[in-house]
This record gives sequence, C-alpha cells and structure tokens, in this order.
Amino acid sequence: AHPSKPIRNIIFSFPGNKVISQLLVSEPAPLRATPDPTTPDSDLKTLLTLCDLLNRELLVMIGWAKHIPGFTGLSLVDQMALLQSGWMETLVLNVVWRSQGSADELQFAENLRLNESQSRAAGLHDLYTALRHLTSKYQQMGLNQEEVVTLKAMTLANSDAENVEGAEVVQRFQDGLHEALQDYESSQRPSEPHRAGRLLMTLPLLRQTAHRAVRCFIRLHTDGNVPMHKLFLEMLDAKI
Ligand SMILES: CC(=O)c1ccc(Oc2ccc(O)c(C(C)(C)C)c2)cc1
Repeated sequence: AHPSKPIRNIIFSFPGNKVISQLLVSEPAPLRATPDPTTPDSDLKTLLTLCDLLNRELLVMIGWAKHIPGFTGLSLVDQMALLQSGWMETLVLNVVWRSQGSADELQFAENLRLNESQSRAAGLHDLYTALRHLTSKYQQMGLNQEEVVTLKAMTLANSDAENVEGAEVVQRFQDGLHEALQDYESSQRPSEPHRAGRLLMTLPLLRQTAHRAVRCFIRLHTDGNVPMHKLFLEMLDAKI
C-alpha cells in the first residue's frame, strides 16, 4: 500500500477572536454633524448640532447592540434595560476613541471638533474636561481598535441595570465578552500580562465620566435654552 501522503502541515492563520472580528465588522460608520445651514453660527447652534448628532448616535447604537454576540439572547426587556443604563458610557467611549488622535480637541464628529475654549463658549467646559481626562488615559495606554470595540460591548453588558430579569443570561453575556478580551490580549505579542486587567480598571473612570456628562446635560436642560429630543430625554430620565 502506498505510504500515506505526508500530511501537509496546514498552517492555520490564527483565526483571531470570533467575537472581536464580529464587533469590528459591526462598527457603524462614523456619523457627520449636520449643522443647519440657514442658522447663523452661534454657541446655541453648536449645541443644537451636537444634540442632533447625539440623537442620531442613539438610534445607531440601538441597531449596533443587536450585533454584539449574545445581546439578542437576552429578553427584549433586558436588552432595553442595558441600553438605558449603558448608552452614555458607550457613546462616551465613541467620542473618546475618535478624539484619540488629538491633543486638545474632542472629536464629536469628523466635521465637529471642539477645543477647550470652544467647549467653554458652548457651556460644555465640564464635559470637555471630563472627556479629555479619559481620552488622555487611553492615549497613554495606546488603546487600539480591537480593544475599544470590546470595551464598548463590555460597557453595555456591564452597565449594572437595575431590575434585570435574566441575571444568569446577562452574566453569560458578560463572560463571553470578558473571555474575548482575555483571549485577544493573551494572543498579542509581545504579551502584556496586565493589559486586560488595566483595560477593565479604566471602567470606573468611564462610568464617572458618563455621570459627569449626564450632570452637564441636566444643567443645560434646566437652564432651559437647549431644546432636547424626546428620545434623548427618555434615555436621560433612565439615568437619573
Ligand atoms: C442635549 C445637549 O445639550 C447636548 C450637548 C452636547 C452634546 O454633545 C454630544 C454629542 C454627541 C455625544 O456622543 C456626546 C456624549 C459623548 C457626551 C454622549 C455629547 C450633546 C447634547
């Protein structure tokens, strides 16, 4: 009998992490700010443009969440609960990621960046300082795209929504994302054994930053001169 053919040494290119490659392809295209061309430039116009951008981001985020592996395994009630509690942190991570390339600006959109003085003029100085603080932390760490998409999904999963129905299902959802992060970091070379933990240890600051953003919006809302979209107010109510 013929000697069996030498088994070709099949080189498996590292399949990478299925969860993270799913998250990368599910990343929505960045939105552009759509300032109203008929209104003259003003600080209020900046705020109105930002409100409109945020409102569109909320809608995009709801569609994005369904592509996170495990999210649709939750009950609809739990899906909504996680979104109502985690949307701000998720959007904060988006702006922080977009602002990574800048030393002193927040990049809310490709065509809408604010530096400190522009933020102050629009009544967003505390928002600016909070988001820049978080941005510089991730800049120091050299956060990459695989890590930020995983952190965004983990943030939603870990948003500590109150009355969750299926706690075990949520736990498994969180575990799947945590495993993906661990798997990814341990496959990186040179390996950084503490990196996964360091990324998780930025989440308290992310939550604090989101709360500072909520306080800023509440101040702007009570000051009364900024009309806010209904969906935004409903999502904001869920955070108070
Ligand atoms: C209602 C209002 O006054 C308002 C002011 C600023 C603003 O700017 C933002 C735009 C997008 C965006 O994602 C974010 C966060 C990152 C803070 C969520 C803020 C949004 C709304």
